[in-house]
Amino acid sequence: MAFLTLNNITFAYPNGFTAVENVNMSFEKGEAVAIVGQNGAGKTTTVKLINGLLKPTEGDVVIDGWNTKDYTTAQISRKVGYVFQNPDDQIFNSTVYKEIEFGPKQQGLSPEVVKDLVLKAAELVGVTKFLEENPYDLPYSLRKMVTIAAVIAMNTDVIILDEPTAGQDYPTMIRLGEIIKHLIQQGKTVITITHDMEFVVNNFEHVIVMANKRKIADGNKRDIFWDLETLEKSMLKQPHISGLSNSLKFGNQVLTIEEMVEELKDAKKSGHVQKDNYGVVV
Ligand SMILES: Nc1ncnc2c1ncn2[C@@H]1O[C@H](COP(=O)(O)OP(=O)(O)OP(=O)(O)O)[C@@H](O)[C@H]1O
Repeated sequence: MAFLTLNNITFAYPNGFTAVENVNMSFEKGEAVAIVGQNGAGKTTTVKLINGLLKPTEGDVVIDGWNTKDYTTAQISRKVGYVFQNPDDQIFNSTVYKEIEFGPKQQGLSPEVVKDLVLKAAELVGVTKFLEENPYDLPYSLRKMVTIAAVIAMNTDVIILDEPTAGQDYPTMIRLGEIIKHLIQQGKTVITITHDMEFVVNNFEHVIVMANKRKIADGNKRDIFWDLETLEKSMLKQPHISGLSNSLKFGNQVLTIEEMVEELKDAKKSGHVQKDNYGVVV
């Protein structure tokens, strides 16, 4: 049995709106999983069901043997950490240090252990030099990193990142990739909602696609990003390089620049690609 399972989950908000319908998902320990899909597909609702902020109307969420229906949100937060989509919904302390310290302190750990968790999490996300600053004096992208550190410091088995890439520059995207890799190496399960398909290609193998309240695909990134019918249904675009390869009608399912270069070399060798006088592929 997987470490975390969603068994036929349906969820309706108190106003009666059903946001998630008959969803099944499973996540292993130590894997990174990307959840993609259009706005309103039900992604955030699904991850809030995983961390116990919401409880399913039908079906069960089971984490390491715990059915979320039998535990409080506070108890589940020891197993699942959730980084909010908007950092301003999460931050409430007057310094970065206090913000990161809050979670582990609540867990009743010794001051030395708490300090160690805070400093390590701050170092990992790159906010060490801002520890005494007020988080609200920092730009959005750093506030987001502070919220990620605050969740990492809680040392939960599962970490959920809700759109960590939104509003981030290229170096921060690279850092986010390194953070995810580090967490996976520590055996954490990292579930990430993102609209950035390049970020998915660079950092994940397992991809889940949601559309219109349901899961419509679940598998390896190469299969997902070359399943054009599923992409169309979910109104998602292929990663740029895959789209280019598709337009050029290359046979292999390209996902990366390196693979594209190989395809171009092969095509040139076989005479399928020629260059004009300006060196442009024609
Ligand atoms: N508190 C709420 N009460 C009623 N409906 C809600 C509530 N929160 C979200 N919804 C609705 O549920 C649906 C799914 O929302 P959800 O935030 O889960 O989608 P999403 O895939 O995460 O979208 P996004 O990428 O925009 O975050 C949307 O139609 C949304 O308007």
